[in-house]
Amino acid sequence: MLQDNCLSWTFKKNQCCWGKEGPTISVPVNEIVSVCQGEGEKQSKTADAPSNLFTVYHISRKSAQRWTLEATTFTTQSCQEAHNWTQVLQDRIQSIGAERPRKLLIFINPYGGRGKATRIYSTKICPLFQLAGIERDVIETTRANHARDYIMEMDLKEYDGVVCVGGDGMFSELLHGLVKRTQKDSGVCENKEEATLTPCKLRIGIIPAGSTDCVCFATVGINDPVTSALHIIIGDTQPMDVCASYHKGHLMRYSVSLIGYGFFGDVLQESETMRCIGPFRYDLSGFKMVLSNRTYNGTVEFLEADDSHSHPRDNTRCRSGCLICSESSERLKEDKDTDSQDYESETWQKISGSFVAVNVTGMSSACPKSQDGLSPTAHLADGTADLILVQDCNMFQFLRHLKRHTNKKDQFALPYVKVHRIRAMRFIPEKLEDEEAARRRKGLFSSLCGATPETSSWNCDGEILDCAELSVRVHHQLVQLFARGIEGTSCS
Ligand SMILES: Nc1ncnc2c1ncn2[C@@H]1O[C@H](COP(=O)(O)OP(=O)(O)OP(=O)(O)O)[C@@H](O)[C@H]1O
Repeated sequence: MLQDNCLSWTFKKNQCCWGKEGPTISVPVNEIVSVCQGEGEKQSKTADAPSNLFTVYHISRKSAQRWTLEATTFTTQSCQEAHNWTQVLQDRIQSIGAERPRKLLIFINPYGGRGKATRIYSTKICPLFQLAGIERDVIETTRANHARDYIMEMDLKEYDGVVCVGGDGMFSELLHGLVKRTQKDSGVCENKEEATLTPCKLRIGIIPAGSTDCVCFATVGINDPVTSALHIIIGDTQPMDVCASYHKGHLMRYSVSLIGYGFFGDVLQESETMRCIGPFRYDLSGFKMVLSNRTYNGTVEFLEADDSHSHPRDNTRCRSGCLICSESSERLKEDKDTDSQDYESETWQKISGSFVAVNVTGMSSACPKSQDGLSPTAHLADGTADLILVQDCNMFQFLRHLKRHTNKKDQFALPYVKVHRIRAMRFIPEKLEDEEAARRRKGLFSSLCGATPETSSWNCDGEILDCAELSVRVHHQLVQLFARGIEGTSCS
């Protein structure tokens, strides 16, 4: 039965349970990938012979977030009836599937995730795109920044989206390529902090195949290549805020998740010296940095977001169809109309002191190791980011804060941790009088792990920014992903 854009059917009586009808299944037409006359795989072999069967390929939910493709074959009274059903369903998909991509530009990092990206694409993803009738231009990258440069230079008019098969590093290449290309095409100067950046039209798809796939996890809820491919096929759209980081009037990088100074900057910096040991280097350098218990002096200035809509400790979650994110579009449009982009004339709050970590996160930054992430209530697309300040504390206190990222306890309910929902921030480091003062500040572990340097560096979505002074602005819904946000309830 086809009703209200939903296809429903009841399975025939099950021979084992005599007299009982089988289960009834309902699939929204939007979640049908394709329909063909005939019996699934055998369809091609019997293409010439008319069949009274037709097969519907549709999304099926295996667990809360995991999607798979399922094929259901229906028997009709006649070949004509099977043909009619196929035609009606195809037309229906066509009429409601305006958001579905027709042609994609796909970049595969052959070295991503220990070299499994190419195989994942050819065995799992390409057949799905083929089935959905999506045209594909596929490029295997030959160097770092290959995808970014290609997007910056080539004609992209024929594409409905760009897709990366790789990890967060590849996503970042697509992000930079698209944002930079869009600003270039629309004549916007990226180096001006106050510039209103032009939103990108092309959507980004992520097929997770890296060693770190945090952006995928935080927007889909699972790192599963097939689930992500199905979101792309049905044309799901998730807008996303982008943070731009500037140093002394120059754009440094764009990012969507963590911008971290102090602990996370040092962990990344340290891990670069251990590349040969693979992803375990992050655990090892993290351990070393906890022992080092470094603190850095400076001043954080920030523009707090209006807390009447949401705040970092309201115990909600940004989920599919998030109202806070969708209502923010209207609200921020009004703000733009009233020219309130002049951030400098607004009142900035200021906190000076000694920090173990200064973190800005544009989204929850959830990942498989920390299911709720750095800031569990952060929103993907509301024009804000969360500023988390861990002030001077000892190693055990900091460990306590870190541990709470992996259990249900509130990581902000500690006297030395502060969190603010912000629209912009800047950090001004304070130079210590002398190196000796820095060394004296820490005890035994610190001397074992090396002296505290005067300043740390920033970890910007896994890239090191070699500077301490930084300002960050959140750009509302600058890009769109082929995703729908994590499905589930918005209450924690
Ligand atoms: N052909 C290539 N050769 C070398 N580097 C590449 C190539 N293609 C992409 N890269 C770079 O490799 C980096 C890591 O890629 P990616 O994020 O896909 O994998 P990953 O396994 O998650 O890696 P990592 O954990 O090191 O970030 C990216 O920053 C990208 O710029």
